[in-house]
Amino acid sequence: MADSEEQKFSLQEVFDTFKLCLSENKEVYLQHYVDGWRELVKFLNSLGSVFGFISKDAVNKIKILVAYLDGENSSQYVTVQSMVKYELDNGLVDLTKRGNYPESGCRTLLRLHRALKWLELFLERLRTSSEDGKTSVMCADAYNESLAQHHPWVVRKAAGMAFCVLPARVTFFEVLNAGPPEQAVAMLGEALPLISEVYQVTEVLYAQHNLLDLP
Ligand SMILES: CCCCCCCC/C=C\CCCCCCCC(=O)N[C@@H](COP(=O)(O)O)[C@H](O)/C=C/CCCCCCCCCCCCC
Repeated sequence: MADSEEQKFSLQEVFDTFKLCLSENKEVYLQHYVDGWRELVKFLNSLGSVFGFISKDAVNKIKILVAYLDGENSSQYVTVQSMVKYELDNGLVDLTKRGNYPESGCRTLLRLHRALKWLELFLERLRTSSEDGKTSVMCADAYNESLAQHHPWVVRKAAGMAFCVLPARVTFFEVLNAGPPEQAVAMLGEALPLISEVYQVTEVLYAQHNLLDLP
C-alpha cells in the first residue's frame, strides 16, 4: 500500500477504535486507546507542518506506550487499569517529582488523557457550531478550558499561534473526509459519548489512585 493511502485519516476509524476501548466491565484497552490517538495524529499531520511540534509530542507519547504494549511485561499493559496496578505495585511511577521513571505508562497516558478532554470539548463545539463558526476559536476555547492549565507559557503561546492557521469550518469538514458536514456532524454525535466515557472512566481511575498530577 502506498504511503499516502496508509496515512489517510478516517473519522470512522476514530469512532471504531474508541468504541472498542471499553471492555464489558469498563476497563480501558490500552491498545485501542493508542490506536485512536494514532488515527487522530494522521489528521493533525494533514493540517500541515505548523502542527508538527504537537504531532511530534503525541507520537513520542504513543511510542512510549507502544513499547510497553510490545515489551516483556506486555500482559500487565492490556488495560489502563492493569497498567496502573502493575506500575504502582512495583514502584514504577514518579509520584511527586521527576526521578527514575520519567516515562512511566501512568504519566505518559495522563498527558494523552488530558488531551482527550481537549478533544471532547473541541469536537462538541465543532458539532454544535454554526456554518460561520471559527475552528480556531473553538480549538483555543477548548484548549484554554483543559490542556492549557497544564502547559507552561511558551507551549501555550506556540499552541495559540498554531490554532490561528486552522482552516475554516467548511474546509475543516472536508479534511475530516466524512462526507458532507451534516454527515460528519452526525458521526461526531455518535463518537462523542464514546470518547467522553473513556475519558470519565480514566479520570475516575486516576483520581482514585491520586494520579491526576503526576510530574
Ligand atoms: C475527529 C477529528 C477532529 C479533530 C482531530 C484533532 C487531532 C488532534 C490530534 C492530536 C492532538 C495532539 C495531542 C497532544 C498531546 C499533548 C500532550 C501534552 O500535553 N504534552 C505536553 C506535556 O508533556 P510533557 O512535557 O509533560 O511530557 C508537551 O509539553 C506538549 C507539547 C506540545 C503542545 C501540545 C498542545 C496541544 C494542543 C491541542 C491539540 C491541537 C490540535 C489542533 C488540531 C485541530
